[in-house]
Amino acid sequence: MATHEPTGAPLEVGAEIELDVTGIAHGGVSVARHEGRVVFVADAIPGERVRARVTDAKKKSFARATTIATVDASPDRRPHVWDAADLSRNPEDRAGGAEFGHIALERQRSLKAEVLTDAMRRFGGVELAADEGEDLAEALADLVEAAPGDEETNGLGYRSRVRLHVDPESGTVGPYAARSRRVIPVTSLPLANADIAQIAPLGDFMPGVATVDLVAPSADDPRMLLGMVGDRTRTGAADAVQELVEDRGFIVRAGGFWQVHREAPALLFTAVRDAISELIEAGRFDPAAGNLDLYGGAGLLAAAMAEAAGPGLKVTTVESDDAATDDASENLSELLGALAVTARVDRHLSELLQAPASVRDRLSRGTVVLDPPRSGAGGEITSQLTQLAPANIVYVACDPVALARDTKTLRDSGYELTGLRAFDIFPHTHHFESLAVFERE
Ligand SMILES: C[S@@+](CC[C@H](N)C(=O)[O-])C[C@H]1O[C@@H](n2cnc3c(N)ncnc32)[C@H](O)[C@@H]1O
Repeated sequence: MATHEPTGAPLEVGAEIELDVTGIAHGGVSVARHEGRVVFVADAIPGERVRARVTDAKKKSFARATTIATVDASPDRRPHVWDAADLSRNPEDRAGGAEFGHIALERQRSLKAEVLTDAMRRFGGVELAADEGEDLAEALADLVEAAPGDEETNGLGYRSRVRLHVDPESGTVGPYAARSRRVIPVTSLPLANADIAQIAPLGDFMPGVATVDLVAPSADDPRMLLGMVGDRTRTGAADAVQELVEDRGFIVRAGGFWQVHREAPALLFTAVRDAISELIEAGRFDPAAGNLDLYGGAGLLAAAMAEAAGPGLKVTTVESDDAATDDASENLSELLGALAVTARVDRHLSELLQAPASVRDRLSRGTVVLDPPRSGAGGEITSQLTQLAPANIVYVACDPVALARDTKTLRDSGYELTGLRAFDIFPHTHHFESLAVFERE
């Protein structure tokens, strides 16, 4: 459209410009316009006027910039929770991983709600509306739920997993900088929990090491997994550690997947359990059907299904990591109808699509819980799922745009989106988790 065509001279990397920040984009950056050109600007807040330095101007239609000072600050601006990521530092020296740390916690959640609503509108064809008599702005403000305890701690000290990197030249340890792979030496990790803060080798010199994973299980000793340069394995990654979700124990490999927020396993367990309970109440859940927990990890969400459906539940967890499958078998051992399979989800689903009619019939009466990695399930898996046509799909998603795209495919194939919740389990970052329930019409 003519009004969106850049009218000014091309921007140059390093140029300093003033921007009126108008919105939030997916990925933790805000949106502004400069002489008709879209500028994605980091470390700003919608509503602010900021001075920003251009960091990328390769594309004709948009540029990228980073805030260097506020001209008109938002009332929601706060001193950054991490000195190492503060505006007072050069943009390239700011630590990464806390890109919303300068924003009041409540506003962080409303920005995440905007990202989800916008993604659902643009890619999913879903207009999120308020319930009757409810104000839409208020409904959206509540859409992304805070994790228990985060209001009291200002969303700090929650991470039970942290990855640090080692600078190959100097051997110093730290997080990567925001938007680059430069290691930034830091003196604190405010998002990490106390156990991690205690063992973090900040200020140490670790030549020969590439990555340092700090793991603080809820019911086990904290530990450090070292990935050496040129070696893909990490010391201690295969050790089993104990996690406690409410009063239920799980074993997980120290280097395997586990939700990083101390409350996230319980929050997602409860959310999936409650979603299944609602399907049971609506007479839509068949415990004896071909139920699946795709991208099952150590079996957390299959256990949540069982908590709602009872010990008679039949469920297969599908997970590509062998060790996680072993853990899932162990964690689900009391559930006689549970089977943990090591497979890539696409391959497993394509085998199921070849199965005899009786098996397909059981699958079509089943419920699929899926919790893919950040890239989302994607077109192929979603299309396989629509061919299997389970009665219900409970989709746990860490990428709202991937969820929205898959929502479109599912809705086009006869599924109705009947529930949507979101959880702020990554405070001070732009990430959050959503849970969407789809029912076959
Ligand atoms: C977001 S985690 C979810 C794990 C589990 N549902 C939980 O809540 O703890 C995604 C899991 O998918 C696994 N994974 C990644 N790609 C996969 C694939 N193509 N097929 C099967 N599993 C995959 C990862 O190993 C990881 O355990």
